[in-house]
Amino acid sequence: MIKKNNIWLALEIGNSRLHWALFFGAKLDSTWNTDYLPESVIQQLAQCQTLNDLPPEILPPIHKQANQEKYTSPSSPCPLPPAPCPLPLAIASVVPSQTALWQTYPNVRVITLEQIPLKGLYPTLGIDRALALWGAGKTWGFPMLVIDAGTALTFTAADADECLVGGAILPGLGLQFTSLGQKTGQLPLIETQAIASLPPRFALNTTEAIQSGVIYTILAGIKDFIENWWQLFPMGKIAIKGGDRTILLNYLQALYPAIASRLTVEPNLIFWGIEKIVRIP
Ligand SMILES: Nc1ncnc2c1ncn2[C@@H]1O[C@H](COP(=O)(O)OP(=O)(O)O)[C@@H](O)[C@H]1O
Ligand SMILES: CC(C)(COP(=O)(O)O)[C@@H](O)C(=O)NCCC(=O)O
Ligand SMILES: [K+]
Repeated sequence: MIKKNNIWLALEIGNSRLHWALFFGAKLDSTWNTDYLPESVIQQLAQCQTLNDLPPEILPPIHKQANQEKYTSPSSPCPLPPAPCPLPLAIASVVPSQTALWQTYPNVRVITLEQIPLKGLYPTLGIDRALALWGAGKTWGFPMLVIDAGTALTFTAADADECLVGGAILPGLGLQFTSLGQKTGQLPLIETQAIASLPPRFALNTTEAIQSGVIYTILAGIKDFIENWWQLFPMGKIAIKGGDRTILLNYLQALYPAIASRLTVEPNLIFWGIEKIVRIP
């Protein structure tokens, strides 16, 4: 379905939003995020003849303008190969209702666990966790631990034989703030993006008390899992992805610089994993 130099799209469906990647063959050209989209946009996508036709809900105009010369003029320095119509779309989803919606697209390949060469996978493992681990491990080597600071914060590891060691799942930074804001009578909803610097651990106001409770325990948990990982695999590598990766890495650098300096930050691990699976040898 995806030929060597073909243009194709990869879509990672998470519990907060959609993550998109545009590939030219094996080359990752660009990535962006959108909210969940209605079926009408999926149908528009199925009709588009060129990248310029991509519905604005999928490829925001500012993104298109930034890449204008690539997507339209045939005389551009690297004229694009013709975009097949409908564009091939590879999907990795952890939201069944979204998977069902996107399966209506006429040229779709849904990535499932069986397609991933990792050994020892259990049947309910999140496809996002397996793909990120495969993408990271095949890029930098195994043993590999992937930390995904997404809606949920996950740890997922494989040993030197590319066999699943296992992992853990907990509410992500945003989810922890949301749950306190929504499930209590008096606590305000804290926005993750609004926290510039580390709060005091022993806070003297409600907002900083919430920030302290969530941030210091998440960081302590990350430190604990990483130290345990290095006891198991002293040469084990660690990669971090997800919407909260930057904010958490900044905090880790402030609190645990020796650990932070050994983490590889890479938001596109899942797209790398998808590309390795769909590539035509
Ligand atoms: N523009 C944004 N929209 C949603 N979440 C965001 C955004 N920017 C950062 N985040 C943070 O990223 C987290 C979601 O992680 P992400 O990896 O993007 O989502 P998903 O779990 O859907 O893959 C949220 O909990 C939030 O704290
Ligand atoms: C844990 C997750 C919800 C994380 O998804 P995300 O935060 O990226 O939306 C997802 O990996 C999932 O649905 N996992 C299934 C259960 C498991 O991995 O064991
Ligand atoms: K869920």
